[in-house]
Amino acid sequence: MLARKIPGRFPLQNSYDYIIVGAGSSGCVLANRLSEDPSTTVLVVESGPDDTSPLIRMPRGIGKLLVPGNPHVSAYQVSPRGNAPVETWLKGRTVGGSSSINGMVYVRGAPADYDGWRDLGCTGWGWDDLGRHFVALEDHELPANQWRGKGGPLKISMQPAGSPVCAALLQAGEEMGVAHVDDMNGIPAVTDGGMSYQPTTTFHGKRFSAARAFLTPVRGRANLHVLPETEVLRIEFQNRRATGVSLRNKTGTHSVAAAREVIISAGAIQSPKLLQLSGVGPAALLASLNIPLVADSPNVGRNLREHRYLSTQYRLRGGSLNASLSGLGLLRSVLQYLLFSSGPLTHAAHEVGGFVKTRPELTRPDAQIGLGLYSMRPGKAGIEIDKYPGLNVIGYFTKPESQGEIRIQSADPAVAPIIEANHFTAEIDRISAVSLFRWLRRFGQQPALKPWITEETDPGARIQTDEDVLQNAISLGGTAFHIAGTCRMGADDAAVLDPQLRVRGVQGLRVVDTSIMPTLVSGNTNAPAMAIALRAADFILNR
Ligand SMILES: Cc1cc2nc3c(=O)[nH]c(=O)nc-3n(C[C@H](O)[C@H](O)[C@H](O)COP(=O)(O)OP(=O)(O)OC[C@H]3O[C@@H](n4cnc5c(N)ncnc54)[C@H](O)[C@@H]3O)c2cc1C
Repeated sequence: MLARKIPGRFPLQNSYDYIIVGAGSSGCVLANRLSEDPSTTVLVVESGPDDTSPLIRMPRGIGKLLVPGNPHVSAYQVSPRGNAPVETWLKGRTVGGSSSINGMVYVRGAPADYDGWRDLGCTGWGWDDLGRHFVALEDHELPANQWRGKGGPLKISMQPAGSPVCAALLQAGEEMGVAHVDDMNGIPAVTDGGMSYQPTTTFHGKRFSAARAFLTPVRGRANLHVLPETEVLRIEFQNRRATGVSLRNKTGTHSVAAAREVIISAGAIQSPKLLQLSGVGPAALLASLNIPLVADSPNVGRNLREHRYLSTQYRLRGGSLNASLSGLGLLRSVLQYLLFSSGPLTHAAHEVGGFVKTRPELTRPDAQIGLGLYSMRPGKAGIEIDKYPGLNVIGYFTKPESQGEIRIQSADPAVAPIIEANHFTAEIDRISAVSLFRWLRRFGQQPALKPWITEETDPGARIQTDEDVLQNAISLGGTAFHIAGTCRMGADDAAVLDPQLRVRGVQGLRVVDTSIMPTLVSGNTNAPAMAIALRAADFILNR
């Protein structure tokens, strides 16, 4: 045992069977599964603080959390495309990772996404395998069926009906030929299109993070140690075998050994960064930074995929939440939340969502949309809620082909990596951006919304032609924070990971988080990150 106590409530051991780097969506699931056997010891190292902030529990607490400099988020400077101005991407940095600070939209992607991975050679990753894991993780408010679970660790609630604007939005969808369904995650909706009230990872008005679902219930296990406020600096190797990690916190720098495996679940920015810092990455890059090479793996950090949303905003005659989210109205909402765990502060990022086809020739939906009963604009104190009632309509094409890259620029773990997103560099993404924007605008013009919408406030008349959309594609929206693909798995030797998520070229090391995705799933990435970890646990435990 190491003599010094570190900020967990246990003495840090010299060695564990498994070390998990990152207590995010995937890391929490792994911690739960790998520590099921009391004779197996597991250490989870998390760079951020514990998830005790009441703002994490309060769904709309994200208004305060998602600010660069907040200790619960990491902020990265990203070049979105070419010489477009640099923008900030955020990731969760706390127990629960991004699931503790995200928009709580519960979406799983489409069976075809996972079948596509299987068809690329990733044996064991088709919908037959992943679908059952989604069902296993769910405790859904809606009735169970073949592809919807009850009794699992993750609570899923539906945004309640009742708002006349939401009813009009669903009707406007029908006017566009999109079915109003009970659940946008149902197989008919994800394969053919459909809109519903938003399924959310909330319960009784509170956020239900991966930590709350998977880690909190087992933190009392004697064989599981969770170590917040501690950064893994490097993976340690002997003869290309991962033997442990070097970590740093208030008490100093320590080496901890892993008797079986080190599992990197640090998220799609930090996982490739950590591999590169540890000597697994493009040989030339590592040589230029004097990092000793452990394995030449040119694709570590490449294949970065991200959903880029486009948005339109409207001024409404009424029925929005704007007045409840600022000034005196916000005070009332806070009281309602504190006294009854209800009201506007319990809503996820969108009240209504769905999958749509933005071009008539498509056989599958190509875009996800999210409709929020509020509107925002830049103000003196950053982004502010509009003073008048508003509506926010966003959409992203679900299968971006543009690929970005992450690479370290220093051997010092404290230095941020270079991130290039390369949005809209693939031709299909430009086509999709135009047809998606046209869809969003037509949606706002549907008869069902006429009684509510008085004008399109953003982007308004400045965007007319397809060329206008393409020229302004970056400023018409933003990042959806679904960063993925930077340590892709594959059957080919060029893939960073094999289909069991083992890092090629070394032993005793896996990556398990959204960075493993060969292609981005058709939707938000929190649920997929958890299902990926459930699948990974099968491989690790030979189940
Ligand atoms: C603002 C925002 C809104 C989002 N909204 C939604 C949404 O509504 N619905 C949805 O499904 N998805 C949403 N997402 C995306 C989704 O939450 C993430 O894709 C998912 O949680 C990622 O899971 P992960 O396990 O890959 O990584 P993360 O959950 O990001 O976890 C990685 C963890 O590793 C830790 N870590 C990193 N490096 C180290 C290190 N060196 N040492 C120790 N610890 C380290 C980090 O601090 C972090 O806690 C959102 C994301 C963000 C940021």
